[in-house]
Amino acid sequence: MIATESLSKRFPRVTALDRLSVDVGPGVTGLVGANGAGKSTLIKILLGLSPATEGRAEVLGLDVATKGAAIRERVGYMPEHDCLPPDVSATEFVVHMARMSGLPPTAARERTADTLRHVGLYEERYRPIGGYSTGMKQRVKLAQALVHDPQLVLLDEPTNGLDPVGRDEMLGLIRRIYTDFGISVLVTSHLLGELERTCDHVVVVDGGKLLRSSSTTDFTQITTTLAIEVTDSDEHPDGTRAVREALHARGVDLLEGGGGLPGAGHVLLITAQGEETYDLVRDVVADLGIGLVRMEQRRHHISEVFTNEDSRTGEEQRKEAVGHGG
Ligand SMILES: Nc1ncnc2c1ncn2[C@@H]1O[C@H](COP(=O)(O)OP(=O)(O)OP(=O)(O)O)[C@@H](O)[C@H]1O
Repeated sequence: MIATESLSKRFPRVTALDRLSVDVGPGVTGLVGANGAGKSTLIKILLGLSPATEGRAEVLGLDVATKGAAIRERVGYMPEHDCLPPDVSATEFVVHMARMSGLPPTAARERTADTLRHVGLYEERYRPIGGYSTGMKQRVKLAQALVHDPQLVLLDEPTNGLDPVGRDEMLGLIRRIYTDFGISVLVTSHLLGELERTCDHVVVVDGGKLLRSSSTTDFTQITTTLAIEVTDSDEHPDGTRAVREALHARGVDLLEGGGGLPGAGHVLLITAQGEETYDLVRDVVADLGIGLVRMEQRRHHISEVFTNEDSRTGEEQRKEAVGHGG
């Protein structure tokens, strides 16, 4: 879908992109980076709206330096900042954008109705945009990016300014752009955590450089660590301790602490050796006559990837993600 090769963009005082080489395939891809990492600059270059200083980039096999107009016909764009006219309705605006993209009047009206229904604005579609909430305005911006049935959409910080519920709804909509319509998505965010649930692939940029590009499952690989939580009983007033001793007696590798899990004091962490570890835990708990509240595999979260980065920027990224409640 997208390929860049040693792509650089230098402004007089700052290098926004620094020899970035990355490939993005079909599906939903997250582009993550702190504010100023170069995400918006990359999107503008990919749309052929801003020339690169060095290097090259292709979108859908088209060279951004010479085929900008053809790219914009096939690619939808949701800009980061508020850019909507307050006095017109969502329908008027989206029909206008569809006509600008070359759709005939009837098709433009039909596609507008379909797209506004998809983004959940069908009921409100005749009200002036000026009276919309931030979440509704973000949906109008998303609708206009989708209305001409592009092959790919570039979404710049679509969850900006949304509360947690609005953010979850927007992430759900983004996921469905690909699953329901087969339109691939490149979505930027400064929050690693929210892309973990939405994207198939994540590209991390920092200071205009590529930090990492890999599938989300690689980022969030299941570890062999099992978290176990049990109840207490009259016979075993400290059920956790009883299970710990019983597992230890059977040679199970017990790990320190609850690893920051909720109710960590009552959570046992063990290293699973395979299916038999699950059976062993089940039997031990049953023999003790106490209840098993949960037994689950711990996953790595994307933000944890950065705890292993020795670069300061990686650590900063992690704090950024955590600090924003990722
Ligand atoms: N037109 C411009 N002139 C000068 N500097 C610019 C220009 N556009 C962007 N920059 C600078 O390039 C760097 C990357 O900016 P960019 O907007 O691409 O970052 P971003 O990752 O999208 O962050 P944000 O989400 O805050 O927009 C920043 O230091 C920014 O100040």
